[in-house]
Amino acid sequence: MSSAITVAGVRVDTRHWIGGERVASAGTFTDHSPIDGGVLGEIARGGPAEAEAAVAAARAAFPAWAATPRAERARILHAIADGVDKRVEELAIVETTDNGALLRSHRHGVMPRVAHNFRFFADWLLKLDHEDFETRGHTNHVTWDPAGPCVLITPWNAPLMLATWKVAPALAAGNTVVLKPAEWSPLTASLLADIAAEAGLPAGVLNVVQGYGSEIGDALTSHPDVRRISFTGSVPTAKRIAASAAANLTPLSLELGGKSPLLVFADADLDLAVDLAVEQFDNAGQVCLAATRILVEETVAEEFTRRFTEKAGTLKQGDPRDEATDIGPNIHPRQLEKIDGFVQRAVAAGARTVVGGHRRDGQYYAPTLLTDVDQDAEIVQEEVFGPVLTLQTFADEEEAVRLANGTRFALAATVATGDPERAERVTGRLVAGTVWVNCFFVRDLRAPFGGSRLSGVGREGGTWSFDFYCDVKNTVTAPGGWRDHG
Ligand SMILES: NC(=O)C1=CN([C@@H]2O[C@H](COP(=O)(O)OP(=O)(O)OC[C@H]3O[C@@H](n4cnc5c(N)ncnc54)[C@H](O)[C@@H]3O)[C@@H](O)[C@H]2O)C=CC1
Ligand SMILES: O=C(O)/C=C/C=C(\O)C(=O)O
Repeated sequence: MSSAITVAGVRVDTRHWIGGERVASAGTFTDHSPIDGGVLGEIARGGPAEAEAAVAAARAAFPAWAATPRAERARILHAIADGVDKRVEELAIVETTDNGALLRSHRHGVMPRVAHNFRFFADWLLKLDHEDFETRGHTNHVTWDPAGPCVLITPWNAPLMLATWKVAPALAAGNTVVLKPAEWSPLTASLLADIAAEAGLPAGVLNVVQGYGSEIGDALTSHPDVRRISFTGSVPTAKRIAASAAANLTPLSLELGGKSPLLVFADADLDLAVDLAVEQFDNAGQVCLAATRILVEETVAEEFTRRFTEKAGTLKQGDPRDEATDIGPNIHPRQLEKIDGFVQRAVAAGARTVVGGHRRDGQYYAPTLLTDVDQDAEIVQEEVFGPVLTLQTFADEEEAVRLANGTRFALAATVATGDPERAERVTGRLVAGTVWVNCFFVRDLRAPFGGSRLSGVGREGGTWSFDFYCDVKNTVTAPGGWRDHG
């Protein structure tokens, strides 16, 4: 196996990064570009031995990193952010080539956010309260102590963005990390290892292992030296990871799927509501937050559908490197099969196709809107993770809330209404980790991010991330201080 490939002019090491060294595996797997299905290269295919080596490296590096003063940890995280900023163009083109998401959004939105993730958690660390308070003259001193080696398992839909949501707070907290990126988009994690090393992150503090989840995953998640596991991905994989982590009761953070609603009331600005609905095709529908169930008050449903169809018809689908493209390919032929399977089964069950409903050449799926679907239909209940929306109508607020809350997921919800009192009533009744009113995807790292029900366990962002990645400790000292008590 060669140790590196060149992707759009950028050299990417295809080996693991363990203990500050590049490490090969006997086997490899092939990485393809969703843009044209072309082979990008052979990537190291890790298994239990590589998992063991990476956890051992993380364990060995932990005491020194945990003891590194916060200000110094923060300084190194800022240096990583500087490295990301310097390489935005390279990271953007490699990510787009590897996972098919739009180059313009990687350039202008995602990669700057990656840098921000490091800066934000570095700064937040320095602001974390170390509370002192008294109990009958005794002093309580609360500290946020590093927990130990963390295993971070991340998906392909926003690879570096979602990985650094976990890597940055875990490192800031004083933990060491084993990152396992998704096998469908392994490349930017390798570039991150280079950037972190250049920024002065000590060897073994960040380790990156490559491979199929089914081959390397269990050895990572059942390892007794691992103190935290954070996962973003599908519900079936989350259940498997939770079962594996149960052996050591390793604390878990799970950010899983969604089937979020967009509620459009008759009093809404209909053009805004249509814009919000069409926005759900972003990243070819491969966004956990996507409001894939459009719920429209029946008095405006016809007009909404007409305007939606018109607007969806203007979307340009094609090569994600082209600045004019709105929708790129889906990640993998298997994902495309899965998407089309959902659509064809829905149509066979009686759904009507308003827009799209079919594949295009290559790995592209036409943006699709299906209507005449029942609440208990598979297409309404299950996450498709492709550019497929459903439209249902409701008669009144009561029915809107019932439909909105009527799936096993509860990640996000969006409400379009012109009535502030209605907004307050409805948002109060929605079950979701994030609710937007007359807007979508307004994100802030200070806010909690995560879902309820099958959408996940725990929250990421701000202090919530440190709650997870730290062993929070309360030290109670007797009156007069510890010196007086031997
Ligand atoms: N919530 C989200 O952001 C995401 C949701 N999904 C959902 O998942 C569906 C399937 O996509 P997949 O790529 O198959 O997701 P997945 O959940 O299998 O993959 C996510 C990550 O988990 C790893 N993994 C797989 N099996 C593992 C195991 N036994 N132990 C440890 N790690 C393991 C994978 O290697 C990858 O890094 C999508 O159609 C979508 O519905 C997928 C990606 C992201
Ligand atoms: O970009 C964000 O703020 C959140 C993105 C989350 C996903 O796309 C996901 O987990 O699928």
